[in-house]
Amino acid sequence: MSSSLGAPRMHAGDRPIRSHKTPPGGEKRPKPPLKKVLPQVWALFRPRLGLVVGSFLLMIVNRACGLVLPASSRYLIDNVMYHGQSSLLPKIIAMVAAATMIQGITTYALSQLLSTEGQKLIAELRRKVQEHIGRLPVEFYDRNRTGVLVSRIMTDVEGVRNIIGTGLVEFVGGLLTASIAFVVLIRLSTRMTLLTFSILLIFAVILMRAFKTIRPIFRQRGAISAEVTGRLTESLGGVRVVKGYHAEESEANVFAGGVQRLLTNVLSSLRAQSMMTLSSTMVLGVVGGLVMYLGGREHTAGRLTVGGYVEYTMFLTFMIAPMVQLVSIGTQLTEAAAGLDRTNEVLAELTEDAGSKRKAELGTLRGDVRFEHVSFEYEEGKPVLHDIDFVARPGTSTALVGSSGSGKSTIISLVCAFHTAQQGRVVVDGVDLADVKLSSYRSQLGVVLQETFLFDGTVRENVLFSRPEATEEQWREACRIARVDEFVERFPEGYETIVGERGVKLSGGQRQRLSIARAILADPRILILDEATSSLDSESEALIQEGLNYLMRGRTTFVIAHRLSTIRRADQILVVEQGRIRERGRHEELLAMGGRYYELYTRQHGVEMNMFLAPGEGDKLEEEAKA
Ligand SMILES: Nc1ncnc2c1ncn2[C@@H]1O[C@H](COP(=O)(O)OP(=O)(O)OP(=O)(O)O)[C@@H](O)[C@H]1O
Repeated sequence: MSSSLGAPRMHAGDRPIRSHKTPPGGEKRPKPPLKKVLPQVWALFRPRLGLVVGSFLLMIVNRACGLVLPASSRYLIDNVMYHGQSSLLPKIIAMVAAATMIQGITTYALSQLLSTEGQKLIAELRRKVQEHIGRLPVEFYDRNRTGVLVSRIMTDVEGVRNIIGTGLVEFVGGLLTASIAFVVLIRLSTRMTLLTFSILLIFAVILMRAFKTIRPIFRQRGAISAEVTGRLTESLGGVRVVKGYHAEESEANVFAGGVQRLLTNVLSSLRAQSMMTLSSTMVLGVVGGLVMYLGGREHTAGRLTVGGYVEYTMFLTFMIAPMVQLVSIGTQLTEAAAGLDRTNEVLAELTEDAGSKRKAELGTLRGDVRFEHVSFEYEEGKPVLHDIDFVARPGTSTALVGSSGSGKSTIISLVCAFHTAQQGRVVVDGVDLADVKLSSYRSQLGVVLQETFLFDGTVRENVLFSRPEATEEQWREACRIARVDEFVERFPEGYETIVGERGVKLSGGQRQRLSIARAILADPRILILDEATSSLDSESEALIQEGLNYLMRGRTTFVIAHRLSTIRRADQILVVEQGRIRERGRHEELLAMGGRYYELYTRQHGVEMNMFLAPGEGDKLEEEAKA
């Protein structure tokens, strides 16, 4: 039995969110078409239209004020300095001061309004994507790696900051400033402007090409980073296995490989970025020289005043700066659009409850579970279950036994409605599980797995996980029944003790008791038990059995059984082999049949070796044998 039901068997992580849409991790992603992205961007804008329009107005004021300084320089030089109109000076200074102040205030207001909104949106999208991913079917998790999902939730949404945040407004602002500057420049000197402008245009084309090279590098960086982080999380989480197999070195090599790929990626983008800086410096030099040359000649010819020349150079910088900015913001915007597209791709995945079919609300269950000729396959053409047909009556226990890979966990996954059968039906209290609203069903389901899943929180939080609204009395009672109180009270901080990630600070038996307390608190109608294969000492074993006995009472229980005591107590045992039920009945009946069950039971002969034996059970059996 797998440690977690329905957990991925293969390393499916390298496969995509949607196989037909998204290529694997490091590969280049196709750019989403504009036709597709525009409605998505519009959907972001629509609810905050007022804010966006207001910001644009603010931005126009902001940019207009920014142009007062260069525009006033001509009057300062020509009128005040050359022609001694000193009465103009205070007016010029007052205008520049006022404009600068308004510019400062509007810049502040803009960044406050937009950056705040951008960050709020990121938070909102993260919540939305996480919640959505949480509601996706188990197959989705089988298909996608944890690291990739984490980056979907945390990184992909970051880009929207550039759309709603300052990015788009800056983009339009830059466009506006550059256009105004261009008009002023043409008015000052058409010849000079057309010449410099053509050089700048060539430069802009080069820049755009450079960004085109860099863009996929950035995109790849996200994918590589997700992969490396994913693997790192796995190897840190599995540190005991890593150390147990002395695999520190090979893990270090895997990580070093990932880091190297990241480095290569960063270096290649750095190179391109440096080339861009180099070429922009050179272009600025050429344009500067050209303007000096032409300006000098225009002045000598009497077509340009000194003030006009200074104004010209100032406006020129006002045109060049936004042009460079435009190209880089343009890249950010396409990045953001690609991220938004990926986010929407996840949000478009159908949740488990989606579709019109899952409508049936279940009331409190009696717990009658029937498999009616169920066949199932994970992958097309590779059937795993064939014609499974059985009834589990309310309050009874069904033990599943059989060799590894025979299909026991898959049967349990179908009971949990993690998957839906391709043929036949799984019927609970007369309702086909395929039609059931999952929340109304799963809330009545309890699972106790051999690998207990504990959060890095306190003991109390971990017990309350199954029913957060339970009263103190209720959870304490559950802990008492499951004998959690016995060991917790020995901890100095009692129930407030942090159990550590995956509960490593607790022993295996303690973890199991905690997980039983959790299930007792949940009070499920249907209980799934995956018995631990590992042996505990007989004292812990006895305590756990006691808890389980309480837990199973009155509930329909499915247990992937490894303990003889559970199997003997079961109301029915299903012997599963190669996806079919080979034998069924109670322990004595099956033994008497002398078939597969008998074989499994006696295969290892020596009572101590028996595969169904838990500590202490061997003695009982030997006594029976003697009798
Ligand atoms: N998510 C999955 N995708 C594809 N195949 C799967 C998946 N999970 C299980 N299988 C396959 O289905 C078959 C039955 O597996 P299952 O986990 O149900 O067996 P099991 O009886 O519980 O085995 P074990 O006792 O070893 O856990 C196996 O051949 C397994 O490889």
